Order: sequence, then C-alpha cells, then structure tokens
Amino acid sequence: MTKRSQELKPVSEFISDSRPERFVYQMDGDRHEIALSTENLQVRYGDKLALSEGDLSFERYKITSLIGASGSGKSTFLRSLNRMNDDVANVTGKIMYRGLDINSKDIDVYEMRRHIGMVFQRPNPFAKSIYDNITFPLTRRGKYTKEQLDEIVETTLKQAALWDQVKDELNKSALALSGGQAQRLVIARALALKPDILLLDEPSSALDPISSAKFEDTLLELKKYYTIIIVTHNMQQAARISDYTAFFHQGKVIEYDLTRKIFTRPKVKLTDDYISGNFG
Ligand SMILES: Nc1ncnc2c1ncn2[C@@H]1O[C@H](COP(=O)(O)OP(=O)(O)OP(=O)(O)O)[C@@H](O)[C@H]1O
Repeated sequence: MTKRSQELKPVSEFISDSRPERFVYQMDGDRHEIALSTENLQVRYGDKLALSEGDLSFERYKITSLIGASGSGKSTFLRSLNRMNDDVANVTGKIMYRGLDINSKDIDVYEMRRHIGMVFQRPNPFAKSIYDNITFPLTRRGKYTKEQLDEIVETTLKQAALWDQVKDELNKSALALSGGQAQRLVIARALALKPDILLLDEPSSALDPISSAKFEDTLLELKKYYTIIIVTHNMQQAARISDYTAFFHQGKVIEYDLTRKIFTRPKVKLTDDYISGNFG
C-alpha cells in the first residue's frame, strides 16, 4: 500500500458503522433518513462565487430535483457532491455522508465515487462492447469470476430497463446503441459499482419524448434501492418524478420543499415566477 493510500479515509468503513440516529430528521411528525447533506457549501471558480448558499439534506430512497435557470448553479452544486469540481473550483464547506465529511482532503475520492455515482447529460459509453462497458470499471479494481460478472451485467441491465433489448447482443459495440439505450447503459454501468446515491445531470435532455418517459419510469423503479438527485430543466419531469425539489437562483437555494408544495404552493415569489414561466 502506498503512503498516500494509507492516509486516505476509506468511505466503506463508515458504511458498516451505521449510526442511524445521526441521519434522521423529523418533518410533519414523521422520521426521515438522510442519505447526504451539505453544510456551508460554497463553490468558487477563480474569483467567481458560483454557489454561495446551498445547504440541503437529501432523504434516502427519494428523488430530489434541482431546478433553476441556466447558470443558477445546479450543476456546480451537483458536481461538487462527488468531488467532480475538485480540479476546476474551490469547494468549501462540508458534504456529510454517513457521518463522514467527504469534502475533506483525506477522503479516497475514487472509493467515495463508488458510493456516490454520477451520470452525465450526454451518455458517454466507452468504445467497448455493451458487456465490457459494465464490467470494465469493476475488473480494473477488483477480482470477479465470469459467473459473477455475468450476473452483474444481467442484474444492472434489468434495473436500467435495457436487458430485454440487448441480451442477445452483449458483445455488440456500445457505440451502436441509440441515445436512450446508451443513457440506460451508463446508468447500468453506474449501478454495477453498487452506489448508494445516484447523481444525474440532465440525464434525459438528449432523449426523445418516448425514451424520456421510459427513462422516468426507470428512475421511479430505481428509487426503491437508490437515493437519486437529478438536475433537470424539465418542470413536468421534476413534478412527475421527484419527491423533493430545490429551486436555485444566482448560486443560492431559494426554496426547498416537497415537490407537490413547490409546484402548487411555493412560499417564495421567485419560485412561483420560475415554475409558471414568468421569469426574466
Ligand atoms: N468550469 C467552470 N469554470 C468557470 N465558471 C464556471 C464553470 N462551470 C460553471 N461556471 C459558472 O458557474 C455558474 C453556475 O454554472 P452551472 O453550470 O452550475 O449552472 P447551471 O444552473 O447548472 O446551468 P445550466 O442549467 O445551463 O447547466 C455560471 O455562471 C457558470 O458560467
């Protein structure tokens, strides 16, 4: 083991050390388990403060949508959650996951990303077969038998609702898939790492309406097992699939509540203006 890896904190140690009381909050008399939360999170690109107020708690096994106009800081916030901004921005504050601040310097970022996976706007399959797209990230870091890999490929493709379409052509190049299929494949690839939390940055913006509707059904299935945080410009999509919605404006979270409240009785006029299209 290198000196550096000895110094890094493996996130998995904290997974087994489950201290649920720490992650529970009360709302409307009910108890809710928190999967991830941010405290005093700020993001600067050089001198520019792109996120100044963004403290949110994400409930386990729920979908939370991040909405707001272009440039309001949604992607900046989302990408910071699994340290994708480390090389381009200065991210300060805490990102709490299972009692551990995963924004601290001594976290093993690669291991952390196995727990908090990210899917980008444009599907980015590797120039490999469908099968290898799913197994490649696994076999790079661990040992698996062929049977185990076969099972992971089948399970994750089923979870991502792609199995029936590709099960007879797993050796075909992933680059030959349609946009909707490729997006499902990269979801399956993310799921193969068995994450706790899935971060999705406008995952259906490149899909046609039918693929997008199927994709939404897939997310509703996936939330039985995963906590999902999704950036979307599509208000109908946010209203249809998410349990909670956070509205961003000029680098701040203006309002965060149950989706049905945000879309029917927002407390802040700016939120109302945004969701009703009177923004400008
Ligand atoms: N890598 C970067 N370097 C410098 N500035 C950046 C970078 N990424 C984002 N920004 C700036 O930070 C601000 C927030 O951008 P961000 O992409 O987070 O907004 P967004 O709400 O996700 O927008 P969109 O909906 O268009 O994706 C913008 O002013 C943007 O120009």
